[in-house]
Amino acid sequence: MSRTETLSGSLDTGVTMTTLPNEPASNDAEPNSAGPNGAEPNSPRPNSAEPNSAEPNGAGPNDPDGTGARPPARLTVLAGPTAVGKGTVAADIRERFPDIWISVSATTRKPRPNEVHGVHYLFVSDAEFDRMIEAGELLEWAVVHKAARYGTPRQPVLDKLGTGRPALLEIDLQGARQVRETMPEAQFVFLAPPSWDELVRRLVGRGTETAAERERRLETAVLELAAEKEFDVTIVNASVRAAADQLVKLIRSPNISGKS
Ligand SMILES: Nc1nc2c(ncn2[C@@H]2O[C@H](COP(=O)(O)OP(=O)(O)O)[C@@H](O)[C@H]2O)c(=O)[nH]1
Ligand SMILES: Nc1ncnc2c1ncn2[C@@H]1O[C@H](COP(=O)(O)OP(=O)(O)O)[C@@H](O)[C@H]1O
Repeated sequence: MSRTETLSGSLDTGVTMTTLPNEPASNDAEPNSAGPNGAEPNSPRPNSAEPNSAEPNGAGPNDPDGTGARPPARLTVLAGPTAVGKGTVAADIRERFPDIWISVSATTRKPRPNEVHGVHYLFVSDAEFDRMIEAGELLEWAVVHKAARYGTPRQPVLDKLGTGRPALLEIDLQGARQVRETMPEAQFVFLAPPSWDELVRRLVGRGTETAAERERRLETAVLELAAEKEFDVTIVNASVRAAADQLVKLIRSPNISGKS
């Protein structure tokens, strides 16, 4: 991944450390001194020196035999801290841009009341997840929030890319790093919150975690925010629609960083 201009991580984005209301600090690391930032909400920040270069699609050979056959589409990986709005942005894309295929992950976590097997996740047992790993069926997998295992079924991704359909993975940082190892031609997009306080507000407002679980997720979020600079582009999720529009543009663009 070429990156000569570093935007010095999410902690330059105005992301400030705070604690949950009425709760003790979960982490005594102080990665951020919260200076003002120059980031404009709702405009993607390239974390790469040459975004949107006119290179052809790097996901595979670009019409090597001159037949005009469509090359495989590009894979886009979206990651970001807990509660930044990854799922919300992905859902907006699913609704408004049905041509973009969004991978359905396997997970050992229990379904929430509104979640449907095969739509939101493939809810599998520990034994089935073990089998999928053993069989090499997962492109990547990770234990997320020290709570459950999540993984991307490999074959559907390859199939979709092979038919020229752009594909999106919404996964955690550990998974994104694995995909970067195995599919470096993918583009990696970091979804950042407008501020740390807003991230905490979203996590609390979602109301799906206990206080202890929120605390644990925020500890992870500190580490995840520090990884922004590993990504090609950052989108600040100030507005769901604007963030989704920006992401779709990237997903459909043939290349953002001259990768091949
Ligand atoms: N590595 C990896 N992470 C995933 C995958 N699917 C979802 N995740 C991540 O797992 C985390 C927890 O997801 P979820 O249980 O739906 O909770 P929520 O996103 O916090 O509402 C999120 O950070 C997702 O990005 C996957 O296939 N692989
Ligand atoms: N741009 C936004 N502005 C305000 N609230 C948002 C925005 N994006 C997401 N949210 C809210 O933040 C909470 C967390 O979003 P979610 O998609 O569950 O995060 P993630 O999948 O990253 O964990 C949800 O309650 C969601 O409605």
